[in-house]
Amino acid sequence: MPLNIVLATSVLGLLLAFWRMRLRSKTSSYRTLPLPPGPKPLPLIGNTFHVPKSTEHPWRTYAKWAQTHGDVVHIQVLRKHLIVIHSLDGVHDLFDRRSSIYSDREITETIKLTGWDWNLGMMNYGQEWRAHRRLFYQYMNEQIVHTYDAHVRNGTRHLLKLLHRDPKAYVRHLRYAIAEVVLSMTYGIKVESGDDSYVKMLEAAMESAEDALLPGSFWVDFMPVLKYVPSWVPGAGWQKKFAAWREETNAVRNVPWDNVVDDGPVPSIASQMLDQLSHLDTDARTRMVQTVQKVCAVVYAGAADTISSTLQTFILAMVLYPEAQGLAQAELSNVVGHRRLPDFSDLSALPYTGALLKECMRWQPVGPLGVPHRCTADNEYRGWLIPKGAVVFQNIWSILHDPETFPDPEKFDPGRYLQDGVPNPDVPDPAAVVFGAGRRVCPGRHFANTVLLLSVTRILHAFDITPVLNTDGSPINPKVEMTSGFVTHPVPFACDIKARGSWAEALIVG
Ligand code: HEM
Repeated sequence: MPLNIVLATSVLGLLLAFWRMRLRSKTSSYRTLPLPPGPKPLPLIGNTFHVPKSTEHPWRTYAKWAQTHGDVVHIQVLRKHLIVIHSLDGVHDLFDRRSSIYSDREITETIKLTGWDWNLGMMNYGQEWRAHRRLFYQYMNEQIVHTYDAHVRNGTRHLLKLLHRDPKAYVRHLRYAIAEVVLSMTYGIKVESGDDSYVKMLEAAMESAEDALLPGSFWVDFMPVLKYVPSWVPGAGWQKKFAAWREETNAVRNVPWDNVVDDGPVPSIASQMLDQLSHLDTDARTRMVQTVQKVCAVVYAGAADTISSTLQTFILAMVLYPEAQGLAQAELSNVVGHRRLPDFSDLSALPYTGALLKECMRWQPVGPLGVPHRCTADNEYRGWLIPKGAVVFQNIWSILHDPETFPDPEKFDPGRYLQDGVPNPDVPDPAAVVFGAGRRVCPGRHFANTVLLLSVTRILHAFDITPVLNTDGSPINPKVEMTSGFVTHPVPFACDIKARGSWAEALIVG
C-alpha cells in the first residue's frame, strides 16, 4: 500500500479515535449534571406514586408542580424519565432547535397492544416514519388542502341541515359531518345519510387512544413484562380490553380502504396515491400500497376526533358566552349579509370570528399534553441533564393558560387577540402551540384550520346557540367539564340550536 494512503488512513483513524473519546467524555460529563427539578423521588421506585392518572386531567397536576419547580419538571418512574415542559421557550429550545435529537417517539407497550403502531404519529423517528410523513405532506400541505374545499363546503352545508333537523343530537352530527368530509376526499366514499357505522368504528378506536395513549395510563408501559400475563389472571382484565381495541384500530385501517371508490369527478387521495405507484415493480408496489393504506387511515384517524372535539368546545363556548357569539354574528351579517352562506373568500374579512376560533383552541385544547417526544441522546439544558430515552411532553394546556400571556385564562375572550379590530401581533397565536412543535408538528394543521374556520363561520351565521331553559324559563348553563385523556372534549351537555330567522332557514335548507 502506498505510504501516503497508510499515512492518511492513520491520521483519519487518530482523528476518529479522538472524536469518539471527546464524545464519550462529553456524554459522561452530562451524566454528572443534576436532573431537572420535580417532586421528590423515593428510593428505587422514584416518583411511581406521583404519576397522575390519565383519567384525572394530568396536565393540571403537572401545571401545579410547575408552580413549585419551574417550567421544566422531571419525574422518574422505575427507570423511565418523564420531563414536562411548561413554556413555549422551552418547547422551541428543545423540539425546534434540537430537533435532530427530540423527534423520536416512545413506542410504549400500550401503543403496540392497542394496535396503533401503524400510525405515523406513533412511529420511531427514522426511514419508515419519513416515508409516511412525506406522502402525508404531499396531500396535506398548505397549498394542496384547498383542492378539498368542495368536500368541506358540502360537508358543512350538510351539517347545517342536520343541526336544523335535530339540534339535540349535535355531537353526533359534528362527528358525522367531519367523517363525511374526510371519507369522501380520502377514499371517495359517500356515506349514506344516517349511516354512522364509520363514525362508530372510529369512536371505538379513539376510545383506546383517549384511555391508553398517555404514558402512565397502564402499568405495562413501565413494566413491559406484564404483557405476558394471561387475561384470565385476576387483575389482568385489561388484556381483553386491549384485544378488543386492537380489532377496532385495525378496522380503521382496513374497512374504509376496502371500500375505496373511484368514480367521483375529482379522484380521491387514495386513488391519486395509488396512481403514483404505477411505475413500480410488483414487490416495491406491494410495499408502497401498505404505506398508502396506513397514511390514508391516518388522515381519517387524525382528523375526525380532533376537529369534532374542537367544534364541541366551540358549541360549549357559544352557550356560555353569548356576547362573543353576538359579536361574531354581527361581523358575519356585515361582511356576508343574509342572502348567502359564508365561504372561504370571506375568511380574511372576519377577524373577530377568526379570533373566536383561536380562543376555542386555547380555552380547551384538544390534546392538552400533545404527543410526547423521545429524546435520543444525553444533552444539557439550562444546567440540567436531559437523559437519552427521556419522554418529553409539552404541557399545551398550561402554556395556553399562563396568566402572564393570557390574562384571566379560564375566561373565553376572543377580543384578547385583537387591537382596534385587527389581529394584535403581541398576543401569541394558540395555533402555534396546539399543533405541537419540531419535526413532528401536526401535518394536518392546515386542513384542520380550513375545516374549523368554515364550520364555525357557517354555524354562527345560520344559528343562535343558547342554553336550554328550565321549566321556570331560567337558562341551564352547562358546566365547563372536559373528559380526560390523550384527546379531550366537553362532557356531553344540552343546548338549543335554532335558525337565526327565516332568512337563515332559507339558507340552511336551500
Ligand atoms: C384541532 C385539530 C388538531 C390538533 C389540535 C392536532 C394536534 C396535534 C399534535 C399536538 C400533534 C403532535 C405534534 C408533536 O409531536 O409535537 C399532532 C400530530 C399529528 N397530527 Fe394533528 N392535530 C389536529 C388535527 C389533525 C388533522 C386534521 C390531521 C389529519 C388530517 C392530523 C394528523 C396528525 C398526524 C399524522 C400527526 C403525527 C405527526 C408525526 O408524528 O410526525 N391532525 N397533532
